[in-house]
Amino acid sequence: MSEYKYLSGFGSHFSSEDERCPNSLPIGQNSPQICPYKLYAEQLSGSAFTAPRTENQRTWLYRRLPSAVHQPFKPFVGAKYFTQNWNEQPPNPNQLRWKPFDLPTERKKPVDFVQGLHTVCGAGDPRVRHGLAIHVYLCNVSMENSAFYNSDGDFLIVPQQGVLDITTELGKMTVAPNEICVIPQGIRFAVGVDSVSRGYILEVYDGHFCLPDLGPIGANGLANPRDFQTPVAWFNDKQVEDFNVISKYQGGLFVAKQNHTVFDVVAWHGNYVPFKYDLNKFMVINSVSFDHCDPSIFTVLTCPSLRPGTAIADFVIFPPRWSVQEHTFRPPYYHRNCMSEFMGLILGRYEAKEDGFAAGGATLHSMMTPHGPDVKCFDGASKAKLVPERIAEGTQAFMFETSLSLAVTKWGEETCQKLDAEYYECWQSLKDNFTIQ
Ligand SMILES: O=C(O)Cc1cc(O)ccc1O
Ligand SMILES: [Fe+2]
Repeated sequence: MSEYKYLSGFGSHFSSEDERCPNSLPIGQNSPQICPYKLYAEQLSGSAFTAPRTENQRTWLYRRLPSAVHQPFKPFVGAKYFTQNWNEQPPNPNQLRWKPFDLPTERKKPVDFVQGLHTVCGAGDPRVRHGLAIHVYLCNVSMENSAFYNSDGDFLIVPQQGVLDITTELGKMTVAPNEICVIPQGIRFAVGVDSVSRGYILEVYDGHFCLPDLGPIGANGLANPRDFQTPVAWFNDKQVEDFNVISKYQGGLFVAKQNHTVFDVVAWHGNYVPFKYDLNKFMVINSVSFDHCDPSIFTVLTCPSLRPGTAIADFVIFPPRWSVQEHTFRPPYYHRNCMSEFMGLILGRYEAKEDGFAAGGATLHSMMTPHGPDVKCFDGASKAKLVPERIAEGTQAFMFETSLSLAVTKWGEETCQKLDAEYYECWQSLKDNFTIQ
């Protein structure tokens, strides 16, 4: 796969021109009477026109044809398990664990990224711009002469297996396991794959992802802004006669035909952009004295709600790090949370679960559902010699933590056949060790 160029920074106001077309970006104004190279100017707004400056996001695209040039949308029937119906199943407050979701390994049955979208759980309604969905993608071929865009919200994509080669209207990026990317609402993209691929998607209907505040940490740390990478302008110069644009709109999928590609943007400028981030670059903060910090210290990106400090969803990782706390039970504590916790595993093993939670699988600990270390982890960590220790080496677990209460889909609970009915057993042999001297 090719090495692409990127622009670095988070939330920056970027400018980019395809290198084949110098001076294609208008200077000093957005809508010249005639644009350079006779391109069309098109604004893509990612926030209300009147949003405060700190939240205002838009990008100006200079393209060969406006996006409006397409045939009417018709229902798209290619993604059977992509849903926004949260009433398929009765509520299930149990601790849930999924074995790795099945990959479409049969070559004779090609499945591309859009066809391979499977919804696991979610809440809310894109019509009122409030809620989220968690999907997995399971695919084995590249999207051809088609592009997808989400009218309902942003996609945060977490590849677990297979490198994604993503073409967006703003340019190209590769996203490998242990990297993530965000494709904001409305931006068209096509996913290429080089092998059978699996990953997780957090879709948020409210607002956009931003970096968490750092408070007393200071001006640096966690995910540093300069490590975020945005594609440079690139357009497809090949003639395309037959192109499908697939839109997710109000929870449904629709397809429109057009006789030109959506990847015809020669130059663009703005701050409403797709980006990627390498999780290896995360600067980990933790306790160097005692006790286990709350996992919010590992927040890479957050989608804030209007309630201070309470996220619609946080994207949290559990990266390799030193563990040095004294007189402390070092693994995650037992707890019940007013937030819902969906976890996935990109590589390796998760520290709180010695067995059963495998890469490509998932867990869901719903609102107030008790959980924590399994027996093996508890016993080991209670006896461990508390020397400085590297933990989670070669591992990357992550969590989508949300203030919403998630419903599991029929695919998630039944059709995928990956729910591990024995999960609850991992706590059953914990002993009552209470002693009165
Ligand atoms: O449940 C989990 O494994 C996630 C988690 C990790 C941690 O370090 C503290 C709290 C928490 O919910
Ligand atoms: Fe938890």
